[in-house]
Amino acid sequence: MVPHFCIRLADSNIRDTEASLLALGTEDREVTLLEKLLLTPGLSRKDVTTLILDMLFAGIDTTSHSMAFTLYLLARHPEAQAKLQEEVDGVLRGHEGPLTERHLAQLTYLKAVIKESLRIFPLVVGVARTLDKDLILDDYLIPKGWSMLGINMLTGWDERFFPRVKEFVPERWLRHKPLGPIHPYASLPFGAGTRMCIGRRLAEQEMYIFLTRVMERFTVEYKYEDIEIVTKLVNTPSRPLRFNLIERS
Ligand code: HEM
Repeated sequence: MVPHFCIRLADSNIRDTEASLLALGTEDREVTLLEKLLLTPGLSRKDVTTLILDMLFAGIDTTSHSMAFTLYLLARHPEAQAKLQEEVDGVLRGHEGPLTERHLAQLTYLKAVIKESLRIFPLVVGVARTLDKDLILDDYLIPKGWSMLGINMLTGWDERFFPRVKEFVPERWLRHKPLGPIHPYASLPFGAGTRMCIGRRLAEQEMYIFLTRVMERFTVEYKYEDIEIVTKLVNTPSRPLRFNLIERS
């Protein structure tokens, strides 16, 4: 159940945004995400509140912990970090101003880095489903009505699906798949099917932009004990994120 104060918080933000929409209008300016939702025909106030609460509960720790794990892996693998910086420098070439779709489309190594990070440190335990019909799996009958959980860390950390499973190898995700083809269900950090993560594209964009900007300006170092994954509601880094950000010349 959603705590009452969260609903009140979302509600007061919506009211403020409605007031600013009335006062400022939308001409000659980019509208915010909340404004866009409020202006969408067919979405009720309740729908907008639900969307905002979904974002707060499902969209903050997931994305930020994913970036924490990714920075940690890059700090521990300077050769991968240097390769990523080279890609970012080549794509941005001193570009000032917001990143565009054109930039993001060219950042293939960056996307591979994020996929590999989500394979090693998946943020969500797995994909849970209740069976709507009997299922035979490896000669076992699993009856209709039973709940099943596909565990991300079991498949993502299985050498049969990922050669050199313990290593951080972003290259495995590149189009030509240098380590062999990857089973489409072996790593499902965002789930699958009709109930897959609704925020996937938003999360990916946030992560692409964040990581590009960090790599553009800094080299990330981490000099402390290994960080592991701790399973909570969402998986979490086991230690504080004591990164050094060294400004690039
Ligand atoms: C790295 C970031 C994220 C990861 C790894 C992630 C992962 C997941 C996973 C595994 C599921 C379950 C999918 C399934 O059962 O098939 C899920 C569901 C969901 N996610 Fe995300 N998520 C992320 C970011 C976000 C963001 C940014 C939002 C919102 C803005 C969001 C909103 C949701 C919602 C509302 C659901 C439930 C969907 C449903 O039940 O139909 N997530 N997410």
